[in-house]
Amino acid sequence: MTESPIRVGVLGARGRMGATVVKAVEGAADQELVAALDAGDDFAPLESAQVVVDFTHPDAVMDNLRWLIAHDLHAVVGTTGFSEERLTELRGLLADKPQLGVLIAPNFALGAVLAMRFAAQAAKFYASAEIIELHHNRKADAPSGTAAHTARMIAAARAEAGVAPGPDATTSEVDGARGASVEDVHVHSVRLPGLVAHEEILFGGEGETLTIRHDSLDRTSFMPGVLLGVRSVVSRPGLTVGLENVLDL
Ligand SMILES: NC(=O)C1=CN([C@@H]2O[C@H](COP(=O)(O)OP(=O)(O)OC[C@H]3O[C@@H](n4cnc5c(N)ncnc54)[C@H](OP(=O)(O)O)[C@@H]3O)[C@@H](O)[C@H]2O)C=CC1
Ligand SMILES: O=C(O)C1=N[C@H](C(=O)O)C[C@H](O)C1
Repeated sequence: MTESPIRVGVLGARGRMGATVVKAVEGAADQELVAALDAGDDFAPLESAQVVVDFTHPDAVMDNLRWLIAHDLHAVVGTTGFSEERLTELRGLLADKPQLGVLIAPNFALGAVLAMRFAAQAAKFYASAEIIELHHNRKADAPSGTAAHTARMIAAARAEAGVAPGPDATTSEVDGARGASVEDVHVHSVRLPGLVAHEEILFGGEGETLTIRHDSLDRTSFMPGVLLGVRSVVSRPGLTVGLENVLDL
């Protein structure tokens, strides 16, 4: 017996990512696009969906998720801006809806997920690590969600291995010259037209460096991960953060 396609709604459908997701869902045999909405639209058409994909704005995503959870809709979220406080609120909302799943992925590109995993593996061998993330100049947030997530993974790996951040002799600096500090990992953000989404994770040790680099050259790079997220979230109750959990890395 053939299964019915998963009914999908898209929020942020007129944006760079949302428009690409609309095309990807339309091209997926196991999914059916039932709503493609953007800022200012009435959310009522989303009620016929099973899963809603959100690529909107860090300032909008929490209100969207509150609405989706209240209406018993699974969510796949690419929008950035998730603090620990936001995640705690979502866990609380989901506790009352034990059948519902929310998947938040700072990056849906396979190579970016692998790069983060490789960085976490390397972290215990190199006390010194810095991240450079490079994006198009229409991006609202800095540092990128991916860079923040990578920094947190490095910090967690360091803590687990009992490795302290490496020495840094900087005592005098122009504001921002050493980047932002995310859990003791320096993160440098570059914004230029022409770029899409790129990340370098640099490690330094005695007489050597290790650089892990990922480049998204086109937004189609995120689509296999988004479609996989839609397929998996319906049978993954609770909050999942990071596509690595779905890929079972
Ligand atoms: N996880 C991942 O793999 C990826 C994540 N991202 C993230 O996705 C987000 C969107 O990126 P991008 O597509 O480039 O941004 P865009 O600005 O191109 O698109 C966002 C769209 O969402 C709309 N929007 C804003 N608020 C709402 C709302 N409340 N409800 C519905 N739609 C709304 C915007 O409308 P308007 O312009 O009128 O405000 C806009 O059309 C960012 O946080 C980005 O970092 C991006 C790429 C990959
Ligand atoms: O805004 C973007 O473009 C991207 N945002 C995400 C992030 O902040 O990490 C994912 C990817 O880097 C593209």
